[in-house]
Amino acid sequence: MSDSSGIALRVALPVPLPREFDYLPPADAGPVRPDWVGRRVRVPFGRGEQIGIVVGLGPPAPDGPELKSALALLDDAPLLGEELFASLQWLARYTQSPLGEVLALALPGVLRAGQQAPETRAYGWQLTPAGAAAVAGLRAGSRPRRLAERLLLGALSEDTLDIHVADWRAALRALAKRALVERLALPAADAVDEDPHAPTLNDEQAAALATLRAGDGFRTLLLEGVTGSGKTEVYLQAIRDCLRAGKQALVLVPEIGLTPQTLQRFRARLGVPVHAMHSGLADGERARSWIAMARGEARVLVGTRSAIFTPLPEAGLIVIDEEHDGSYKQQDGIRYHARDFALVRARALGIPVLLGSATPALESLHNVLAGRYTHLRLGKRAGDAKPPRVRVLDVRKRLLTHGLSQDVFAAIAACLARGEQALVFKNRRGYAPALLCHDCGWSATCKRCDTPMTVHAGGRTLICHHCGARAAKPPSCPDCASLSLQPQGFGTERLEEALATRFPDAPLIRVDRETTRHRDAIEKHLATLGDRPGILVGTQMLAKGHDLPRLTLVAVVGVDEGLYSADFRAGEKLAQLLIQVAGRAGRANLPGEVLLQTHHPEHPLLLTLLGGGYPAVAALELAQREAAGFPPYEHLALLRAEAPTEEAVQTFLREAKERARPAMPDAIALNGPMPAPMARRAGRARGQLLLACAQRPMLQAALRPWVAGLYELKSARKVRWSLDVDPIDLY
Ligand SMILES: Nc1ncnc2c1ncn2[C@@H]1O[C@H](COP(=O)(O)OP(=O)(O)OP(=O)(O)O)[C@@H](O)[C@H]1O
Ligand SMILES: [Zn+2]
Repeated sequence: MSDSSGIALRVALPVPLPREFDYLPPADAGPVRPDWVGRRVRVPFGRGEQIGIVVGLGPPAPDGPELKSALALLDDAPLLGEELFASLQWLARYTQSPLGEVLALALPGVLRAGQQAPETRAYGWQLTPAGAAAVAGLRAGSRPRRLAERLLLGALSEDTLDIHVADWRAALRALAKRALVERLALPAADAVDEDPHAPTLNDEQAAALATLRAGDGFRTLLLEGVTGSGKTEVYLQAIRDCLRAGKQALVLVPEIGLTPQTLQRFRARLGVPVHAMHSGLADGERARSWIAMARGEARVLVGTRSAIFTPLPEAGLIVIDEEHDGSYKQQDGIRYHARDFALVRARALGIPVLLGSATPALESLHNVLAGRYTHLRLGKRAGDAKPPRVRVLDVRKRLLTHGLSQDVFAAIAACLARGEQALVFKNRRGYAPALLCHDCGWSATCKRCDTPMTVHAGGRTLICHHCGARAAKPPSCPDCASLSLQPQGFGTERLEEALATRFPDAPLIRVDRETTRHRDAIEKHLATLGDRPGILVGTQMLAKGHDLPRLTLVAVVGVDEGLYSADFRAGEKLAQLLIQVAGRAGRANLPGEVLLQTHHPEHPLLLTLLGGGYPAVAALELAQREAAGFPPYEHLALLRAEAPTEEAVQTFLREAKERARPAMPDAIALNGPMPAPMARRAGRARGQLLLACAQRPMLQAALRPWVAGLYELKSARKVRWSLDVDPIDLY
């Protein structure tokens, strides 16, 4: 054997087994050193190979099986810093997940696949001597000429070119072909210039910033600011502080919030390169941002959920915008919550976390009440904008045309006549949510999901929104052969049709997953409207982020569906969505109006929202959660299982429950096994077992041995199962 020291490498592999694996060191890697921990190794596993991370060193188990040798050590330094490594170990324990899978989750794809860390230096362009001499000879007014003239003043980074020179790459290629320009590696940017565009902060913003500045070390601040109140300005100043102190800042934004517009704003205002991390980037780009942060070359990273796994060796601040947003929770695989994990990391790093929202999560407000978070408030809109006026339209017994009341049509007509823009909001894409036979009551359901199929394409196609199954609309009712098949209810597609009929001359833009598959497309789509008077129809894709100065009317037409949902978070989510959508109206100098069309004007949630705004809804909902034993008062863990047959699901969940008793204390309630709210999906039966406990540590302690035992159940092999600690919904 090649290694005489008798030390084995304990390796975490991305396999769904709750343990690590021992290997002998690779033959040619030299003597084992303590700082091998945190480096990647390639190892034989089963009939293939795996990339894993060394998580420990130690003597091999005395009477264990003979160990295989690792094939190669892939890094010459630990890839994960001490803090990130420790935080990820915490995450694996907390989510009851195999460490190897959690570590793999934290690594960008190319590193997970065993490739070398990519080049991360920032590049810029400058004129060659020949180029400087040739500028005057380039065709006047051409793009290459204009670019060359800018470069005459000095080299420009690619980031700066991105911001200031449209389509610079084509012009640059023209110059490069003639060897008039050359690329150069730039030193890491750290100088922070003054920000000429910074507005003078108003009193509330200044007070919020002062509170942040007054503190030291780990702390959590909840910045609750109404829409348009200038939260982002506070982030920008706080990040500048952080940069001036020579520290790195991480900014998390929701999945649909990371638009080119957002990045542009950060880039333009911070004066240093701003790195991005989101699912739309190529693997190599993500790895570059990750490594650049790990090396301290990058100072600011703006990213979605998974950006929370970025190394922060010189951490100064973590900002989480729209902290209540559901996209911060991963809903499959390792079910982590990026906001909660951010707090764990910030504590370990000794830095502040700034959570921002117009509609904070009830958990966060509860933490404020418990004295764990500092509460900062921005109560009014920044600049000259006024809050929109909200009007409830009681449509009981009123004439609805294609689901829209006459008052809504009238308000849109008036808005267009003023030369302004209107938004009709309905959180349901497609033409209609169901297809019904008017003669016998048959309705089109997905055979694999037992749920109604959504009507699309003007009524020609049926699509299941749960499994994606498609079918043509049957020519007649399959049960009674009647020809009276009718779409029931309204989706954005049908509303678009209705509005086009009523307002044939107004430009009309629909924004939902069908019209706008890619996040960048929203803005291109919106740009076609420009400043003209017109109408937008859309789902929640339109609820956030977009600043539309001419938008003065928002009509919400799908309120009722949210009012009677069984989900314990439905009230919170509906209030958040209504406030976000309403926040789109009247953001500039024009006054805005919001219409809520409903059959339930007396519903307590609507009355509370109108009377006292989001804080009143939050108080109401918190009281209900406490009474009903839901988070944040009780802590939950949800065991989900699915399989081709219901019997397999039930057997597994029953055995899982039997293992829980009597091992777990009585203070942990076990509910189930029960069918999932969607009992079948894509042809598979689904069930669940819900654990609830008022004390988080008690629940955590009980979960660990229990989950380890679940892996050993024979019935576990017949199902796909997962545990969701702190589920955000019970589906
Ligand atoms: N102190 C200020 N003086 C003048 N204008 C300001 C000030 N602060 C912010 N603004 C402007 O007000 C608008 C809203 O600000 P900002 O985008 O920061 O608000 P926000 O609370 O982050 O918005 P959202 O509701 O989208 O989360 C922006 O156009 C911004 O430039
Ligand atoms: Zn289906």
